[in-house]
Amino acid sequence: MVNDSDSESGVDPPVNLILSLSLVRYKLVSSCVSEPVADYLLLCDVVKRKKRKMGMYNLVPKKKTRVLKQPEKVDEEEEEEEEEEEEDEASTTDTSLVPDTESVEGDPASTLTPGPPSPLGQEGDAEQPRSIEYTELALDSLDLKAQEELLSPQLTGNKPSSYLRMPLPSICPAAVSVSADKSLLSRAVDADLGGGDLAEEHPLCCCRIETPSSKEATTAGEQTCMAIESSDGMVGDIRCQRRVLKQEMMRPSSKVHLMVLCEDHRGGMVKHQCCPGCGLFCRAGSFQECRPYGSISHRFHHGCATVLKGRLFCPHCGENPGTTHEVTVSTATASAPPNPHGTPVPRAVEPCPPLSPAASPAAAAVAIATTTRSPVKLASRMLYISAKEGDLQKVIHLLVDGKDPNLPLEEDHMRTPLHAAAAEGHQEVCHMLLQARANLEMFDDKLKTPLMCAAENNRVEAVKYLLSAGSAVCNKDIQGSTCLHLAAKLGHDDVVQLLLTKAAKYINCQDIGGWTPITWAIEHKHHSLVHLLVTKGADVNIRDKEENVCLHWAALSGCEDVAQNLLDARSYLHAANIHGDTPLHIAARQNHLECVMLFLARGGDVTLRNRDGETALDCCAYGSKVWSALATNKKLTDPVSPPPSRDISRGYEALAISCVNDVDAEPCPSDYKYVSDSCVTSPLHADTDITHLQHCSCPEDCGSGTCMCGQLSLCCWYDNEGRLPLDASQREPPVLFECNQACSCWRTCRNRVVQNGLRVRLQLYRTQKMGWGVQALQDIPQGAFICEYVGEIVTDAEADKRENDSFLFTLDNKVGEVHCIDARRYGNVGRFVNHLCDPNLVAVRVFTSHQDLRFPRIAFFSCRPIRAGEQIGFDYGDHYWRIKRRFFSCQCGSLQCRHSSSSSSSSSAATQRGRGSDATTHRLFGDGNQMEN
Ligand SMILES: C[S@@+](CC[C@H](N)C(=O)[O-])C[C@H]1O[C@@H](n2cnc3c(N)ncnc32)[C@H](O)[C@@H]1O
Repeated sequence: MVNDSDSESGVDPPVNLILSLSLVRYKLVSSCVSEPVADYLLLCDVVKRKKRKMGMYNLVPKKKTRVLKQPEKVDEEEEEEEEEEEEDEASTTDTSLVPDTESVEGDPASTLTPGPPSPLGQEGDAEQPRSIEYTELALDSLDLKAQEELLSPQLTGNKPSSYLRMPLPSICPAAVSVSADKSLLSRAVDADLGGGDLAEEHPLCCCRIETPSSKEATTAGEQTCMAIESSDGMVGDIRCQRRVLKQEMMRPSSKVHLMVLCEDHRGGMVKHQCCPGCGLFCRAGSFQECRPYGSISHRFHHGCATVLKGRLFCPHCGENPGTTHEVTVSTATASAPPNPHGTPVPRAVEPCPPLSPAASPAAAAVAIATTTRSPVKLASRMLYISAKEGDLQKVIHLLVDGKDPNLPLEEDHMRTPLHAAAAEGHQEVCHMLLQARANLEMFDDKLKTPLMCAAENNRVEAVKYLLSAGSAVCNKDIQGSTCLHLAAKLGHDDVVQLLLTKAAKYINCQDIGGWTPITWAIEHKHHSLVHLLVTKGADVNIRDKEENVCLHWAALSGCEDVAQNLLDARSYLHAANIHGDTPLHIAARQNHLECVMLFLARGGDVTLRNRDGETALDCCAYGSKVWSALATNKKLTDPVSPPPSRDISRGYEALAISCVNDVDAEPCPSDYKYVSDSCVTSPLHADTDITHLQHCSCPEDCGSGTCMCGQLSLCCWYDNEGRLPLDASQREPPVLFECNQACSCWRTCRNRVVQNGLRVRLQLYRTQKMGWGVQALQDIPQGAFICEYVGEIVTDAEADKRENDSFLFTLDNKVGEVHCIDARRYGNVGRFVNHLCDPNLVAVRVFTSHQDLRFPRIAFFSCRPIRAGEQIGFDYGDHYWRIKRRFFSCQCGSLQCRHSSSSSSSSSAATQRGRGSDATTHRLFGDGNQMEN
């Protein structure tokens, strides 16, 4: 971490940066860190320099050597050392490095500030004194003679020591060259055009950057200039090959190797004559030129320009198209010498294709920059973009240039470069930014910290680094999410694991929804993460703002594995949220069969009702698999539901009548009393006088064919099989009089059918659309007695008072006071027989033990053969439907249905039909022969 006292002491950030970074370098140099990273970190040996104006520089003979341990001696010995080293440098390429301390000389803050732990090493070897050389100065700061010398192609006498170098190994892709010399700096600044303007210059290219000389890199064969010039806008094939005086290497573009250059091309580099896109010098033919400051020229190839929305931007400075134009320089005036050997040199690079606007970070930077055109903003944005891109070199360059590492980028949610680097996982860049006093706890416009950005983007190493640097794990973003929430939500197991090492106590931290990290992991089905959080102690019964526990969320996501895990961790199976929903309700509503099955297997209560009074069964789609599972469970576990094969008649019928429901969870009806004979609840005074009965005088069997009584109205209504011989042409079934106690016949006589009771197998079953119904369990021939309509016999007046009219059957026979059978409270299986527009039953009035015509028994006979499994039903009559159709329509499903919602008229169809029409029912039972409304 950067020492806060530094700022109080007035030391500029870059100084501390340099010092802290030096530590890193030393550590890295002596450790086994990978070379590229070490190379990057070696860049840290930079010192503060003043703002400069682009294009006003040239390399100046200068050399400094500093020893950290003896800063007080530096001034005294400086001149002497310079002299000596200038002498020596021609014969030595020693690149042993010592951080320059002059810039912090005498400053209390110049003590080495331990930075945050480096992602690649914690401590530097600060005790190791090493030499360091580097410089870069404005041309204006030179005396004319020096400038002349420097820019002259014939500058053969220029000493190698006249170049001060960055302490970088030759393998470094580029180097940052900055002045460490305060006096020279001040001279440069004095000679410059003024602080205000100059402070705005921020090169994007590396034209002025040189590496130190390296024995390894500069072999004997590379003592000639490696510059390649483009010719007439195309890639050149002529390598300069002039003699190289200086071993320092330069690299105009990341697409070419570091190269040693002759003095002419070194000067060209500094003057931005080399294209940053392809690394070729633009000296002849046509190329693009940018003149941001009038006198300064930036050259590049058209194809190497940064292109944004079809407009070219200078790759040297990112200036807008206004200053970019095509220039043509004739070959004759070009300064590149011909290849002395005349042999083509293999091309080092291919010409750069135009950059894709979206793909290029530089383009992105320029895009942002062009929105405001403020160079200051451009530079700050460059820092942001460079950090985002992980361009450590550029980041250092900009930091050293004094760019504020904490400046948020408006266009990207007010994020700082540290946010950007963390989000992309560039921990080296993070480290550099922290060295430059980037604030670890900066918030973007969503209140996200860099650590959150790293966590969210699964940047394990960056998270590790930021944590070790002291980043707080308790911060919450605008949603109240901690970094644990963010990582858990996205299923970043490793990041979560890492965060838990530092933030175990925040494992149950709730965000604005009351959700904990595990809630998010559950919702997004991160099974392994849920497991991890459970084992790390996440509370699975913590309630969110809607009182949900974890299991509710597992039910919502439908992840059985997660739910199982939570149940094992004792998450409440019967927890109800503010809506009264249990996890089972939610799983049912979401149609998550596996979760429903799991919850049922673990004892989920299917009878629990939510605030709307719904059970889980009510929450799912009728007939779905989830529904079946719940219904079955309900049947099996409901203690009050009757066994499926129970005889609803309780043994009162000769044959048991079972009840089944394969449709829904409705239990067998129990809201009535099964009676096998009609009953009364108030006296009716039926005429039961035995002496009033018609009777037969048959000696034995009325049906034997030997009936002698001659009273045909009483005898022989049934055939030998006991069936009613219904003639299809017979439109009016007779009123039947069965033999009775007053008859002379035996109890077994053939004229006794209805009074013998149920003889066919029937079953009460749940229909799809008509509630309960009755189906045949056997094939039934035509004319067979099926069942009677039994109930409570009430007066018509009493019937009118009854609220529920669904079970009223009128006995209107035009012989006095009208009565009804109300099977609502007392009834037999007949009360469940539904209306069919294409009926298979016909209702017949029958007298048995009495012959009071006001009170006929209503007996259903099959009017056609009935197959086993077929629903039995009779025609309720058009009168019934005229009333009831206002409330519901017929659901019989018959092709001949007359009372469905789609059928227009019931009466017209009815009159065309014999059976089931009003006319027919009237003939059967008179005006009241229909279910009453
Ligand atoms: C005597 S009950 C029949 C048994 C009744 N389905 C039950 O569940 O109790 C008469 C009632 O059954 C229903 N129903 C009978 N036949 C129907 C049909 N064809 N279409 C629609 N509903 C019918 C109506 O609700 C009617 O009020």
